[in-house]
Amino acid sequence: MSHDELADKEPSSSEEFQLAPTGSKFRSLSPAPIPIPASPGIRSLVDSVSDETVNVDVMASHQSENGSISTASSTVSLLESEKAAYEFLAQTPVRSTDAHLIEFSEALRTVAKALRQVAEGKAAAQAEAAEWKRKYELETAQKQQSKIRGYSSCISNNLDKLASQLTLETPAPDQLGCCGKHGICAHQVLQDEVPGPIPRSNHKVGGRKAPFKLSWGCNGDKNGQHKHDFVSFEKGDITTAERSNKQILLKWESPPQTVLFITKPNSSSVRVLCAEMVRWLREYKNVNIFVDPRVSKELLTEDSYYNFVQTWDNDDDIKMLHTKVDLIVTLGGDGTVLWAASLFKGPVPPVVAFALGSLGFMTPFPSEHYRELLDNVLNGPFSITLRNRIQCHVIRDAAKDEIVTEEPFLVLNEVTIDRGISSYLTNLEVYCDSSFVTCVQGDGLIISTTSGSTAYSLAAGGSMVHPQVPGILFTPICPHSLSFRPLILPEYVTLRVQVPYNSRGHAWASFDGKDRKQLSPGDALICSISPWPVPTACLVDSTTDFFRSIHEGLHWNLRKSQSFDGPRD
Ligand SMILES: NC(=O)c1ccc[n+]([C@@H]2O[C@H](COP(=O)([O-])OP(=O)(O)OC[C@H]3O[C@@H](n4cnc5c(N)ncnc54)[C@H](O)[C@@H]3O)[C@@H](O)[C@H]2O)c1
Ligand SMILES: Nc1ncnc2c1ncn2[C@@H]1O[C@H](COP(=O)(O)OP(=O)(O)OP(=O)(O)O)[C@@H](O)[C@H]1O
Repeated sequence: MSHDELADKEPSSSEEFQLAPTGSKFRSLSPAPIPIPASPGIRSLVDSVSDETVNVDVMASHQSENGSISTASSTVSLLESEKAAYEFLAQTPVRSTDAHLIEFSEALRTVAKALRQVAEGKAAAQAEAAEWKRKYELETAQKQQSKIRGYSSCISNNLDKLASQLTLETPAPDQLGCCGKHGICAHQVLQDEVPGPIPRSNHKVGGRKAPFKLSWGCNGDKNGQHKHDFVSFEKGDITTAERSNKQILLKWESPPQTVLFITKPNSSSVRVLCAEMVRWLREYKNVNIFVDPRVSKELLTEDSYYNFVQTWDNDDDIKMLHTKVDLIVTLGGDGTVLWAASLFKGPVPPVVAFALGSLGFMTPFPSEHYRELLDNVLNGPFSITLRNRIQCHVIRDAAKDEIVTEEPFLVLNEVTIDRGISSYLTNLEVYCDSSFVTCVQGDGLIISTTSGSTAYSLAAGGSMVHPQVPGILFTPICPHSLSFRPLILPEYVTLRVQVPYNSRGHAWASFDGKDRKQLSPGDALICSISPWPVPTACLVDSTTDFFRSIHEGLHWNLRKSQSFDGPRD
């Protein structure tokens, strides 16, 4: 709306009009509308005021797209307009006592005052809205977690009752020298089972999940026990009491009974090996086998012998898988491990990953020796890497008043927020807990686990980090800035990535390279470390496997050695 149009606009019959932001977003937070007297005399005088003196265009800038109050540039022009209005008043001598002129100058002062209040009110309203939104998101995330905890404690009470009955047959953990103080037992994981009807396929599986215990070896001492207090502060002096980089061992307390197979699709070598391994496990180890519906069909097409193999019918069955499966075997590459992890939105059973892909960073087990290797794992103990996952909540601006948000995604590698098909720079605001981190202007941002540090984050210039390091990687993708270096943050922080209201386009989030979700201006993504890591079995141990992967998989720092002959010191 130009100032001419504005001046042409007739005031209401009440002889007053109101100046207030017309956008809906911050309407309730904006300063109260200010009445401005209006009369026909004002109209003629406004016509005579030049563009430089009163920039009435600024009023139009309040009505940006979506009805929201817009950008900082409008704030600047608002202030300029106010200044111009005062300058105009100072320069223009009152030549007559014309009541209209006085009325006009009063109106102009009111306009100037109103413009300033709108500018100030807008900034305050935006800050307040952002703060409320952040609080709301944190509260929703906490509610979600306490809901899960609520389930667990309800089940744990029942399990406690059950456990007290079982003590007649089973020695108490302390008698066993079991985890108690020293580690984490499988039954702690079992307590998180979600209550509900027993799925149809349940009747086929006999017995209960095999309990196991975890222990932390120290400096190669595999019998060493993990102490929970890493930091001591005796006599007021803070010392590091324990080193946290312990190799974790998993020891079965009774033999595992059920194995789940997850396999790469469309590969005949994988199909053949899967059938062979399932037969061997059944005949020589007498374990129950679970496979996904596609593999079940493939096995039954091959031979009706495989009709002992169990599968699932729906998502509810998948949710209960962790209560039945002792061990997951994956046949494929890293993508298959990611796929297997994505089936488990809660606790994940240990994963034994056989390498049938091209790179196989997270698949240390050579398939040729599967008998011997599976034998070792089924007997235990074996080393595991506890790979942290990041849980990601998408918070829609449109749904910010709703308590129930979309289901969170759990990523083993990373969540990527990028510009998708948009040709504009991505514009993302990032907050870490309550601190503003930065604005990402570039192709996007990768928020990665340490396991994912060797995947997309590495390609975007991030560091490689040992998977057992507790941290979150913050890696920009093609930032349009010379000084934007990647960061590694502690694992306890919560990150919020916000698409600003004034962003030119949408952003896209993808989770371990899948499930792309569009993020509109105002939408946010909240990321924090999930309480459900993925335990992957090591071929040797976590560190040896990591170095083998970066040497063999990525040819890290491969260079011909310098020859012995030549100049010397
Ligand atoms: N420019 C890039 O490097 C790029 C681009 C997109 C996605 N990715 C990665 O691909 C992953 C999805 O994998 P996929 O197999 O489903 O897709 P895919 O089939 O496209 O394979 C991606 C490649 O990344 C490797 N990879 C996956 N996870 C890894 C890890 N933790 N460490 C080292 N290498 C790893 C895989 O072995 C594979 O070679 C995403 O999580 C992302 O990290 C990388
Ligand atoms: N059980 C499964 N069901 C559906 N898709 C799967 C399954 N397992 C793996 N995939 C998908 O198949 C693709 C290829 O799998 P994977 O990465 O394991 O094999 P690869 O590409 O041959 O190996 P590498 O990743 O080592 O190069 C991945 O995108 C993965 O998400």
